[in-house]
Amino acid sequence: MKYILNSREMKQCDENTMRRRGMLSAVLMERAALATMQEIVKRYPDPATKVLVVCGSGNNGGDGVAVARLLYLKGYNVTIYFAGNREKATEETKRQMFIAEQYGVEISDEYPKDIVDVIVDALFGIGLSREVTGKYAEILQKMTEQDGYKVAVDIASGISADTGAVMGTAFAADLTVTFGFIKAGQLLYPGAEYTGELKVADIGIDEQSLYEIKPELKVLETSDLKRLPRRVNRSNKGSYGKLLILAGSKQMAGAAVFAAKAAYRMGCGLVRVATVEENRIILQEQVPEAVLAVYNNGTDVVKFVETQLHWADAVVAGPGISQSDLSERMLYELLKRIQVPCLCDADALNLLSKHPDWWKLVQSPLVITPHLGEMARLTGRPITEIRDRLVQIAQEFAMEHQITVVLKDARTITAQPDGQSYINVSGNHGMATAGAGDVLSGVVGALLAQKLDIYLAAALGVFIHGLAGDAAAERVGHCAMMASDIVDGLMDVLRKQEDTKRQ
Ligand SMILES: NC(=O)C1=CN([C@@H]2O[C@H](COP(=O)(O)OP(=O)(O)OC[C@H]3O[C@@H](n4cnc5c(N)ncnc54)[C@H](O)[C@@H]3O)[C@@H](O)[C@H]2O)[C@@H](O)CC1
Ligand SMILES: [K+]
Repeated sequence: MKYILNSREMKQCDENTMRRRGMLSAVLMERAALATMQEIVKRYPDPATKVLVVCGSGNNGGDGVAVARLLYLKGYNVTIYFAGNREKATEETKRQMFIAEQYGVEISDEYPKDIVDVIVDALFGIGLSREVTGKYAEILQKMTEQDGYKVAVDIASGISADTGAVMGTAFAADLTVTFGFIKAGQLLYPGAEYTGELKVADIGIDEQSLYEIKPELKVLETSDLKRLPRRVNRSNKGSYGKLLILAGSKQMAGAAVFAAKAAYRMGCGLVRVATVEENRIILQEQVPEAVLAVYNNGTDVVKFVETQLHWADAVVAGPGISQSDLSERMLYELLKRIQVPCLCDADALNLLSKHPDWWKLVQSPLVITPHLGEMARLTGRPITEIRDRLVQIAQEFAMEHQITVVLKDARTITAQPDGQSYINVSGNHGMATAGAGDVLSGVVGALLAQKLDIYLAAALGVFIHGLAGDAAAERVGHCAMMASDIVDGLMDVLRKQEDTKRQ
């Protein structure tokens, strides 16, 4: 697990490193510049390389001036364009400009006309505080349109470090060298697209510099797979949890099939599918490993729900259940009685958005897995707003309802009720296909049934689901990928993890 910082947290971390750990600002800046220079030299080892460094008045500009000096001392053909206001420059930046001039580097106040090989963007860093307009917008435009390899210092100028939003105009980098921690805006879209390749340089700011800061965002890594439920030799199917899946309707058997298959692939000991009578044959054919509990309009819903809940260690409710009267009754009676962890997806969420009072019914830990459209219905906010404020909206909803919210998008956010969230970086656009969400329900459901901590079950489930999609992409490519390939991808991911553990 790694922390991802927003600008406020990062500034506090810089402060802590200087004030509380005694590190000097100039040393941090020198290390930041050194790391950036080294990344450039790695890619462009020939000192005949022409480099333009565009600097602003803030400390990001100071980093840029220092990068230029270090390249100059290696014999590179460097020009600094100082786009900021010299008088208003920070003390550190003024000092860097003085040093650069003493070393013989020229600083120009005009945008140079020459063609260059590398353009270094040190206009704004994490101190960007408003929309970029006028002269600065023109400069960013020019830098982006100009030919040459594009390197951003700390963060692409114009990208919000907090949300990844383009603040008017932004620099589109091929490479970003960031310092200490990844910033949220480098993982969230559209910022991720402007970041290019991302290198995190160690400049002496690390987790110890956090002190009492509890970052709001975290990201899981492959090393976190070791947190999966342990399997032991002396065990039986009862040891790995019993998952009840309320899924499928007359026209939609597939949702139940994918969720059940994914749950079994994720190691669940026993899966029982509660579905409509009409799905009996297809489920028995497609997932013979699953136990079936079928219902119809004549079923005593209360008795049915009580029997199933008595058996289950965890429940997945919603994939493909439709919004029929029968599904509505089934969900209502289930939410009223449930005492084990529960995941609600798809039509269960659509029903919940019709009955906001139902939240109060649920006494057990709840995970919801809405996509943007479902989240729009749940919150009554437009999809565009949800997309722009992905983390905040997921967090607000999780805190308000004291539940875990998995808000599905290209970067899925798993928000915990305590205000912390995971941002997921696995997966690919091939997974934008029917049934992928049902697979996710099954994966997370299986982890809940295996008694993994609820937040971890949700975040790790999302991460593994993405990895399974990446494995599927290797096998079948992006365009041809179907939900069943993601289920198969789970085999690759878990098998690889078992091999790693054995080594
Ligand atoms: N000790 C430190 O604090 C360190 C800071 N470092 C660098 O310092 C950067 C942060 O520096 P600063 O906080 O000085 O901020 P920035 O250099 O990111 O820029 C802030 C300056 O730009 C102005 N500004 C903000 N948005 C604007 C807009 N839309 N249009 C026009 N002007 C705008 C602000 O008024 C301010 O003068 C980091 O990104 C990093 O590159 C690194 O050197 C590492 C150590
Ligand atoms: K920058």
